[in-house]
Amino acid sequence: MRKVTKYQEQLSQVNSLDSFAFSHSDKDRRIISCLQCFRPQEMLPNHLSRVCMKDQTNEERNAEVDRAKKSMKAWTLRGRTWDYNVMVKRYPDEASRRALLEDLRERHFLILNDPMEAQAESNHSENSAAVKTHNKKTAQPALQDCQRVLRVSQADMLDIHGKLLDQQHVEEDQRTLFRYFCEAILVLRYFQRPDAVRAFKASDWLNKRSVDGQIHIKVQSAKHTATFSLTEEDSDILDAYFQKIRPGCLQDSAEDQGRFFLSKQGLPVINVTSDLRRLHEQYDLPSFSSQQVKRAQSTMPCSSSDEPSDERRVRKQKRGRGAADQYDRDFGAFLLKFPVTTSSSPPTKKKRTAAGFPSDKVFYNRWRSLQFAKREEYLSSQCSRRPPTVSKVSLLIEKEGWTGNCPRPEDIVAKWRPITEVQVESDPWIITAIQKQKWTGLALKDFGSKGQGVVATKAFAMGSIVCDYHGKAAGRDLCVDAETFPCECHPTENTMGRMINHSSKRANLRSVHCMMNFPEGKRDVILFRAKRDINLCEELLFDYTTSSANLFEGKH
Ligand SMILES: C[S@@+](CC[C@H](N)C(=O)[O-])C[C@H]1O[C@@H](n2cnc3c(N)ncnc32)[C@H](O)[C@@H]1O
Repeated sequence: MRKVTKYQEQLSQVNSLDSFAFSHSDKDRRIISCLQCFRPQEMLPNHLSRVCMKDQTNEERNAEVDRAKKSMKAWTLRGRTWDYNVMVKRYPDEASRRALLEDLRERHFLILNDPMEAQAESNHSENSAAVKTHNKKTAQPALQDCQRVLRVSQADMLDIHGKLLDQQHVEEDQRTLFRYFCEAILVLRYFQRPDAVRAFKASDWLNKRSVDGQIHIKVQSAKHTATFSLTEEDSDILDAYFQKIRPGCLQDSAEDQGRFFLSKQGLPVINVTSDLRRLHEQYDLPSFSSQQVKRAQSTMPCSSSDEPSDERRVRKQKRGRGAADQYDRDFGAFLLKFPVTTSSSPPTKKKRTAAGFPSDKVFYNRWRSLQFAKREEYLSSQCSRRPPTVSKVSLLIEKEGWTGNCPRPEDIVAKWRPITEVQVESDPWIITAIQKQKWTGLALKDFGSKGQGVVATKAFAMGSIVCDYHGKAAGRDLCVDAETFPCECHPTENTMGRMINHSSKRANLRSVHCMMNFPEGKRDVILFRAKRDINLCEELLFDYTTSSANLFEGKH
């Protein structure tokens, strides 16, 4: 039972008034709350005559409508404003008060003496006196103003983040909003230019390096080179987009160009500035140009793209203090603190409470169910084309050392389904993908000593066609000319299939020969097919030595 329950009734009344204040259509402007039943009504006179005052006279009802209108006006003028100092006196229990404050903020109430704002102000004021004078002259917003949207939307975004990690359904518009938020993080907190954010590629993300708790990213394209270092917290947010939202945008028919930020149609995001404006609009905040942000950054003596800003520190402090008392969205923060992996142990009560989370088992249980799902996914992915046996799954579990919180081998066996063979030779999408070399869900990653390799940026089901080994396939042995590189038909491209590394033990692809029906006639092609389910971020590998076709007429 949450501590805030006692306020919920109060808030629901407040909430009903909120719809009046924030509605923009003419129809909604007429909404007035009935003071008899405390419910908002589109047509109060009708409602009174039919429901709440059906036995009274017309005059009495008209007087009641006037009273309700006055009450609504008074509420609009004064009732939306809450004074934190008064709240402190009325609600001495800090946990409940903070939960109430969160709710009020979410519902766009105006909070006087808001401690969060005050703290941000005081942190900011140390070094901003000179800046303020300058800003007054030029109407240049302070950095804190430019970054406000990150703070205001944070609770919503943590909520979405938690749902994404929790495998819960997230509405399309919320997914898009989350993408805007990720773009905003890069522009507003790490001061990246919108065109650099647009040029940001999935492979840049895969090649990120973690050093001393900072995640270093290098964005490299023909026009842009940018480097920045994310905090782990921000990196987790972007990773949730990369792993949970982006794969759903990838479409075989759309040319994503390997970009990191994609529209829901799977196309590269064109205008990052517009996305930021939409995020600001969502929170009724004025937006700022990236030049204003840059200027605001340069006038902050202590700000740096590598360090959290003052505002960010406040945000962190706030989360640390209030986390134990907040709603479900804090599960997102819980997961950031205690990431779920197949091998990690659930946080003990001591650790949970030390980190400011509730001591009860609610988050603990949700954490365990997430781990259960991950373990189930892992076990299923380890099963080959043939149905697994109970003993094979038991061995896998034993090898991982899992003594509890994992599926029964019998359940993994029961869930296994054969993948039906796909008739690929006339598949128009595969034909186009070969011709244009536009395979989706693949990105290059640097693997150090073995050079570059190819990584899956979406999950591939067992049996699916991943890409082709591009080149001239000819002759009885189906040799592909591996020396002519780049190939004649794509002289400027580094075709993906040729970048796949070798593994005899961990191969997840097998090569298959197909006679593809191209418009100009049939042609031999070597395709790579997933040997098993391939997870997002997994390196694609095939066994160079047991390939069904001899790919090595020329040496690599
Ligand atoms: C088809 S290319 C793969 C792309 C290559 N890694 C690159 O960066 O261009 C094959 C070459 O990659 C390297 N390679 C592939 N698999 C490897 C492995 N498992 N270990 C080390 N090097 C590997 C070898 O140099 C091989 O000749």
